[in-house]
Amino acid sequence: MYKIAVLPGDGIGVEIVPEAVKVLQVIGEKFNHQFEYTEALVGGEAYDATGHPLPDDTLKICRQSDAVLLGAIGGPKWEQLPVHLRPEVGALLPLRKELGLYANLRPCFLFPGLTHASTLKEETIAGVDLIVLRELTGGLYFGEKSRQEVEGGIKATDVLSYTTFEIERIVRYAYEVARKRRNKLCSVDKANVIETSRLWRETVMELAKEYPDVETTHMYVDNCAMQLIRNPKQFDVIVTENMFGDILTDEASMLTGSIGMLPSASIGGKVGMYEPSHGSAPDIAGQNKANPLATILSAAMMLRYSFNLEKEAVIVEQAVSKAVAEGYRTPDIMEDGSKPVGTVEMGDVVAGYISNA
Ligand SMILES: NC(=O)c1ccc[n+]([C@@H]2O[C@H](COP(=O)([O-])OP(=O)(O)OC[C@H]3O[C@@H](n4cnc5c(N)ncnc54)[C@H](O)[C@@H]3O)[C@@H](O)[C@H]2O)c1
Ligand SMILES: CC(C)[C@H](C(=O)O)[C@@H](O)C(=O)O
Ligand SMILES: [Mg+2]
Repeated sequence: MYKIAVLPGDGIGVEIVPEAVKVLQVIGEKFNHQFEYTEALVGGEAYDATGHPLPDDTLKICRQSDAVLLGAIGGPKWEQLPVHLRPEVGALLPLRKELGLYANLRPCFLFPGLTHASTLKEETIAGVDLIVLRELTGGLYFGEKSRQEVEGGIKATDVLSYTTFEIERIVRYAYEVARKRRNKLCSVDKANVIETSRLWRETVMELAKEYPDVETTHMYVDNCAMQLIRNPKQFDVIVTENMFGDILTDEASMLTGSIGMLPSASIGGKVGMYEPSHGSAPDIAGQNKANPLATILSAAMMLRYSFNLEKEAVIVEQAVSKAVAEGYRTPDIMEDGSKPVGTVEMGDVVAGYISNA
């Protein structure tokens, strides 16, 4: 039996998560796996119901599960709350920290049928297959924050720090991932300016000696932002710190056609967490317009990384590939001549392919 904590969250979270659960259910029935789902509140909806975006009960349910499936959290309704009660800072970051999820895997793969859904040129993106390893529990997002009154206004401070231990564990993980792929690792930093990045680069240079079979390169983050658009196929594995990884993966999602196609796995602790890379998309929430494929692909990552069910993970990915190849499109990846579908219908199509596989 596999215990899954299901945390839909806010906005489109409540629309996309049921589609991923639908897919897991079909996998369970087909392969005779018992998936037990326990739903819990998180984010703005949890704040509204309990006064805190990460209730103790939710954390307990996550800790007692084998894996967590999360939708998205946050939205305009909760933006004005004190920082510790805001869904992002009060729930998502602590959840990642509490579960020890230091490695965030964001695979950026262009399904062949989506070459024209992107705003980028076909020749630039056809065949894109890279993965970003984002450090997830350190850096600026977890540093001390403060404000003080100064002459003429207010001074705000965010502390950015990294230890060699934090850098080494994510970089080692990235090397292991590179060894299973095309043996190329690009470490992204801002070592020309930032002290934590200097430590990052020194640490990577030391570790590189242990992985002579992997080609190690270093790139400044500003250049990387440009290279991802200029020539994304030069990349295999990118490893970087928390904030750079956050920004670069939203950018990289456009290589896949839409942010609605970019899944993620957060691992490192006993319980892995799986969530799309995008947010709660308040602009399209409640309209059956959200693309559920990033969440469905995140569920496939759960099968692979938390449950070691590789064959089942591949079947989910193949069903997504088929849905795309057959022309099913939510609005974000719409093209002329395609078959328009909503969130629920896309989930039905993928689940249908799995049951008939
Ligand atoms: N992991 C998370 O829970 C997470 C991640 C990012 C942002 N957020 C939060 O989400 C809220 C909205 O943030 P934002 O607008 O900057 O980013 P967003 O990712 O929610 O949306 C950005 C744009 O992408 C579109 N989009 C996102 N997901 C989509 C999908 N599955 N299908 C189709 N279109 C999709 C949206 O409609 C919007 O136009 C904020 O409160 C933010 O803090 C949460
Ligand atoms: C909502 C926010 C805290 C989060 C992050 O920065 O990690 C999001 O942008 C993401 O990419 O998962
Ligand atoms: Mg982000």
